[in-house]
Amino acid sequence: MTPREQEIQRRTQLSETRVTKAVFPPTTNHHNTLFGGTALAWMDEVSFIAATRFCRLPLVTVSSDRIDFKHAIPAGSIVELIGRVVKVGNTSLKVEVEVFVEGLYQEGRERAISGSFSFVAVDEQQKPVPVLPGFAQ
Ligand SMILES: CC(=O)SCCNC(=O)CCNC(=O)[C@H](O)C(C)(C)COP(=O)(O)OP(=O)(O)OC[C@H]1O[C@@H](n2cnc3c(N)ncnc32)[C@H](O)[C@@H]1OP(=O)(O)O
Repeated sequence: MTPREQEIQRRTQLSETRVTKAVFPPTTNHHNTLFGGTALAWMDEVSFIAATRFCRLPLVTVSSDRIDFKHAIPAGSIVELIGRVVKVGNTSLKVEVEVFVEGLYQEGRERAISGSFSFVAVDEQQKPVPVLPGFAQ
């Protein structure tokens, strides 16, 4: 494993980001389930935190990949969002986010939503800069 690969492995572990939330009425829709736009905003935030923890540089969102809403998330659930860096380019990072749902009064959980978000590290002029300076590709 090269020094860059070792550093990517180390930072990937350190930057994993988990956020747990209760799904209460302000975040639900007319189906009494979590509003998709709210889920997307939460996923975007978790992915941004994971990417920032990875490189500790100013980042902008460049794209979001396919988002799959596999199961509805009922009001009164607990959700956990997990963001992990899954790809490291020269100036970009890709973060996968999984959203798990669990009942308040039952054991077990299932994956309800997944998707990914890409970020680019930028300087003061908003020009792309390497996410791992000092670890050449
Ligand atoms: C956190 C926030 O809320 S930010 C707000 C929302 N985001 C923004 O406003 C960003 C607006 N976009 C921009 O400023 C520009 O497009 C930038 C800075 C992101 C990229 O500038 P570009 O001149 O296109 O950069 P360039 O073509 O050199 O690509 C830079 C990197 O982005 C990657 N990239 C570019 N477009 C995409 C895309 N659509 N999807 C995934 N990666 C992309 C490139 O592959 C490259 O990655 P690499 O260096 O790891 O190989």
